[in-house]
Amino acid sequence: MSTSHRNVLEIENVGFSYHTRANFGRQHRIEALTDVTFSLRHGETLGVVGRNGCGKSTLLKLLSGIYRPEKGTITRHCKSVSLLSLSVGFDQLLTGSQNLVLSCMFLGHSRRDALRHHDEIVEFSGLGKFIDEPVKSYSSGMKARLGFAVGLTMKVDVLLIDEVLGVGDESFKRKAVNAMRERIDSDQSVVLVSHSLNRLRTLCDRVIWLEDGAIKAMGDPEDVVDQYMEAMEDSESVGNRPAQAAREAG
Ligand SMILES: Nc1ncnc2c1ncn2[C@@H]1O[C@H](COP(=O)(O)OP(=O)(O)OP(=O)(O)O)[C@@H](O)[C@H]1O
Repeated sequence: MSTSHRNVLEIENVGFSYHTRANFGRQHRIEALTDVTFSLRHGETLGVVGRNGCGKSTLLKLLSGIYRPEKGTITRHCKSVSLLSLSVGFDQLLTGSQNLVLSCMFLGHSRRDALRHHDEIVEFSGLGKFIDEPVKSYSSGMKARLGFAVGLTMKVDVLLIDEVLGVGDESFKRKAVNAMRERIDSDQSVVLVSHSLNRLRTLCDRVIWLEDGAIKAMGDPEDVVDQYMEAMEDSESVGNRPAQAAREAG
């Protein structure tokens, strides 16, 4: 974990809402993030914790560029940001192999470079002959394996990981955790969303606790995880969220 003082991502006063159509076509606005400010340093592993629906996945989608902030700014001082998540965006009609190449190119690598790493990625994914089948025939676990293999084999400046360690069977999980640890021990910059408090404590340099779309605490992993655990013990359940109800108004 060799953290430097150079920022690779700067997030300033970022806000984001979802707009959905409720009954009779009325617009329903869900404020997923409000006034979020932090930065990711080069080489740092930054954990994100928070209860279901607090905005963790939305934050990663904003950091990866899939969504644009509604308010505030995200500045990237880097070339490639890769989001490893359970719902990776593959072209359903193309084969795993074709998607592999496209994903590498999407991360800024040349086609030649993608082809050079092709077999290594297939080996990591453990997909075997399924790599030549269309992705529409894949289970969600198989898609996640492919996305994870691309993201961990190809070099990227920032790796965003969304609960992906929970995916697959035990042997793939072990392989994935080991590959991730290797990355973390190198100078890879990582944002890790996890419900595993132990992983956040042991793998991260800093942790952010998100509550109702805002940063409740940020800093030393032990301190932040302890505060979060105390709050979880005090509250009853996911349903006990008056602030969320207020944010969903009109
Ligand atoms: N596509 C969407 N359309 C409408 N609302 C959404 C959408 N995705 C997320 N939300 C809402 O935005 C808020 C934040 O959701 P998000 O998925 O970012 O939370 P999360 O912390 O990642 O949750 P979890 O831990 O369950 O994965 C929630 O209130 C959720 O219901």
